[in-house]
Amino acid sequence: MTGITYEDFIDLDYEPADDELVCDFRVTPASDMDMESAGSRVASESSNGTWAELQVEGSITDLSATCFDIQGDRIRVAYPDALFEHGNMPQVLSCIAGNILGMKAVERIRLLDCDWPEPLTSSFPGPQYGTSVRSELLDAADRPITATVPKPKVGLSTDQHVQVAYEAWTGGIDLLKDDENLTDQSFNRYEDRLYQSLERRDEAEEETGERKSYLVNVTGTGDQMLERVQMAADAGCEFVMVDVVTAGWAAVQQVRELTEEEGLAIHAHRAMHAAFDRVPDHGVSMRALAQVARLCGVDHIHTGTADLGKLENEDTAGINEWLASDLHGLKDVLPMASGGLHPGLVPELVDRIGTNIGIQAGGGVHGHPDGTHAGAKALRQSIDAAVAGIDIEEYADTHPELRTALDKWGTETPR
Ligand SMILES: O=C(O)[C@@](O)(COP(=O)(O)O)[C@H](O)[C@H](O)COP(=O)(O)O
Ligand SMILES: [Mg+2]
Repeated sequence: MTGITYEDFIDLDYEPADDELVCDFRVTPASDMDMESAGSRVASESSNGTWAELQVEGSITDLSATCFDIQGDRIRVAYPDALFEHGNMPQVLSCIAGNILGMKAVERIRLLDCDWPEPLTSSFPGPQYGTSVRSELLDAADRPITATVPKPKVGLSTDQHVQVAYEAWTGGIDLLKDDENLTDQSFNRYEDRLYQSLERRDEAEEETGERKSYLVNVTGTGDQMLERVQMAADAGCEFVMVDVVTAGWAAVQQVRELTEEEGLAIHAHRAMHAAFDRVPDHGVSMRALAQVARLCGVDHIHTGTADLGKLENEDTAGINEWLASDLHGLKDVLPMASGGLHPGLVPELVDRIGTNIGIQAGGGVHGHPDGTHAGAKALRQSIDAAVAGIDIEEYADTHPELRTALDKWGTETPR
């Protein structure tokens, strides 16, 4: 038997093994603690230690994490592969983002980043499509895909929702998108909305010659979500949307299994992410949440507007770069820029984060002075100008819908 204490979870000469998960944390120790004491407690409480000295069988320490690096307010912790149940994201998060976020030993702690090893990573499916949705499911291989949420976010009847969708699709939008809080309320039932929207979608495809689809929100209880995914597949839809943070990663993993069978792509909305990532020195970073989402298999995820829109963003460009990076063969993820976007912001947005993205505009389409159809055309025109490298003002001279949008919103960030 061996006695283990917090001090056994820190070794600044330790070299992590290739199959270990390495996590970076920003730590503000409690006033009576130094970084080493805090680091040892983080490694201990996020693996298999606790506050009291324990007498254990030697092999149990094989599951113990090690704080192996301290730089300023950053610590790095290595987790043995055997600590984790492969393929079980809630279990992984219960380790690396569990009780440690509430320990008195630290005043603040934030999970910043993870270095995912091959064995653990390969136990997750990753995305089915990733950015290849642009050419496999849509006709947007050489430009950002466009999406729009009918606004007001909820309250439209199914008829109104479907009419707005048709006007947006025929105006050049690729994807209709439900809002994060629209599911199966009495004023706009899921099943009616799904089938009637897809009927108009077919008409819009006929009319435009472009493939169109629908990010239908399947968020609900576990069983409801599977039923709604199955209904979306049966109705001929190519995508589903999930509020991944509020639904939870277990639900995302279940949905991913069914979408694999049905060949559907998953759009991840991140509503509630700010509860985890907004306070810069505490919580879980959006970068870490995006990493979890990629492993669990979403094809798109909202990552912000590089500070151009109405919502706070954390490092959109850095997160997008990671989503496009090689990760032991897992597919990439398409970043979705959304939140206060309108045509006037598109040139700067594309400058900052490129064209391998999705652009969602709700107010920026339906708030157009001439209505949804003109708003959709204006958004598409702004993207065509940005992709062609033509100055947007010059392009607006020959595109009246864009002209009207610029006259209304200019290049301002809404507040
Ligand atoms: O409800 C909204 O605010 C939106 O539909 C945008 O509407 P607008 O286009 O009308 O602004 C999206 O949910 C946010 O963009 C989500 O934030 P994020 O993308 O940062 O996760
Ligand atoms: Mg929304």
